[in-house]
Amino acid sequence: MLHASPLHIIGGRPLTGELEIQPSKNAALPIIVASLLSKEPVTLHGIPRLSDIYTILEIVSHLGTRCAWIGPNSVVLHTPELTSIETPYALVSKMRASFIVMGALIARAGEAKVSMPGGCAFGHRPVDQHVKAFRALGVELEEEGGSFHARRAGALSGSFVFDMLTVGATQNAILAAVLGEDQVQLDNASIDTDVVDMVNFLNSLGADIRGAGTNTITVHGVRELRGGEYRVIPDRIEAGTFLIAAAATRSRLTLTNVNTPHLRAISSKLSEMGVVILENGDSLLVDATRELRPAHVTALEFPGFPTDLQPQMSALLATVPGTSVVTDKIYPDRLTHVVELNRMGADIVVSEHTQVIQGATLHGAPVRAADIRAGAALFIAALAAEGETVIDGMQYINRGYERLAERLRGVGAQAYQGEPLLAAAMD
Ligand SMILES: CC(=O)N[C@H]1[C@@H](OP(=O)(O)OP(=O)(O)OC[C@H]2O[C@@H](n3ccc(=O)[nH]c3=O)[C@H](O)[C@@H]2O)O[C@H](CO)[C@@H](O)[C@@H]1O
Ligand SMILES: C=C(OP(=O)(O)O)C(=O)O
Repeated sequence: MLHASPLHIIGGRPLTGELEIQPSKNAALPIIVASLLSKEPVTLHGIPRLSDIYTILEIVSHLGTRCAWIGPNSVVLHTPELTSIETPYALVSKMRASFIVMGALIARAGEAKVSMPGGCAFGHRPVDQHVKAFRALGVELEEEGGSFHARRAGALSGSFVFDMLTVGATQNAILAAVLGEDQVQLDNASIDTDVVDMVNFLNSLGADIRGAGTNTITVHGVRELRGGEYRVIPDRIEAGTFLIAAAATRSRLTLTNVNTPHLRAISSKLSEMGVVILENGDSLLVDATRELRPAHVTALEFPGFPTDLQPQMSALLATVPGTSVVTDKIYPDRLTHVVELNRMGADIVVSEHTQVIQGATLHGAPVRAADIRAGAALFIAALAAEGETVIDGMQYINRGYERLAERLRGVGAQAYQGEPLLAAAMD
């Protein structure tokens, strides 16, 4: 991944005004992949301009999709035919979400060669559930030299019960089963918003998928999908990140373009801590100007508290007087933020994957983001800290947060992304 210039933040001042939330990265990625199932043009609105999106567009282009941006957040994708059934490691390793091209290729071409997704900074991320689901539904799958070769003789059929709730494997199995004459039943399926949005998109093109948002999903195969137009949901992780940033800086801030029901786990945890959150249609006012209380947080599958907000929550709790406890049941080793937050004066001790956090006063420091959400935790801490923080590893943060410095400046923060000399010009 190419290095990006560091982010400089002079913290210690509240955020004010209004911030518009971008469309969801983690919903858009599988929807772009799902467009491979149609021979007709598909127009997608609500595609964020993020490096992960450019990576997935590169992957589908490699497979035969013609992609064109037709607006700031709109693309037309057209795959009249696949030109390859192979996705090389160089592309898959950039982003784990790309592994679901496997399901799309199995459906459209009957065959796929996809590299194993790489490890990542927060630990082992297995794909056994994807593999087991494919095999149970009739796909022949071999592993050869770090790559999977999948083939199906006919339409997928039968049923599979996942061992755990997995977003990626649920999406992969659904994609593989959409085209055909048979029926597939998936039990203990993920009810995550990103699964539901992908299913809504596929159904809008003529797929017949029932039960999304429940633990039993049935896919009735259809002969083909038509083209269409679809708008991706707002990003609940970006919204949650800025809600937490507002709380950490004890601000009053309005977020617009939010899907409030998707944010319940975060809003209710923040409310428990003393943050006032007022919902108004698709906007939300957060008022964190009163004294906050510490909390116990456990990251779980949707609708529980998301793992993608666990590091950010730790950053907030590091500023709240008293003892807080944070654990992550999805990725227990998602902890690369801890040592960096401690460099900024936080008091976080990790014992058997549990973070025990004593509230403290944070100060600016040079820090490094090792992954996307650890980076978000660092910019939240930097906004709350006294003095200047310089955050390196912006290439990870840029995966999930569009025009971050500019948007933070828009709500009153002192933030500048650039080399040190340029950043010195910050007011
Ligand atoms: C349930 C959950 O919160 N999923 C999050 C997870 O999705 P991601 O797609 O990475 O993970 P999954 O939802 O597929 O996995 C959930 C859990 O199941 C395990 N697992 C998964 C697949 C498999 O084949 N074998 C296996 O053991 C994973 O290690 C994890 O502990 O990280 C993404 C990026 O941070 C988030 O956007 C998702 O919301
Ligand atoms: C870790 C993330 O993405 P990925 O699963 O693609 O690594 C994320 O969005 O927080």
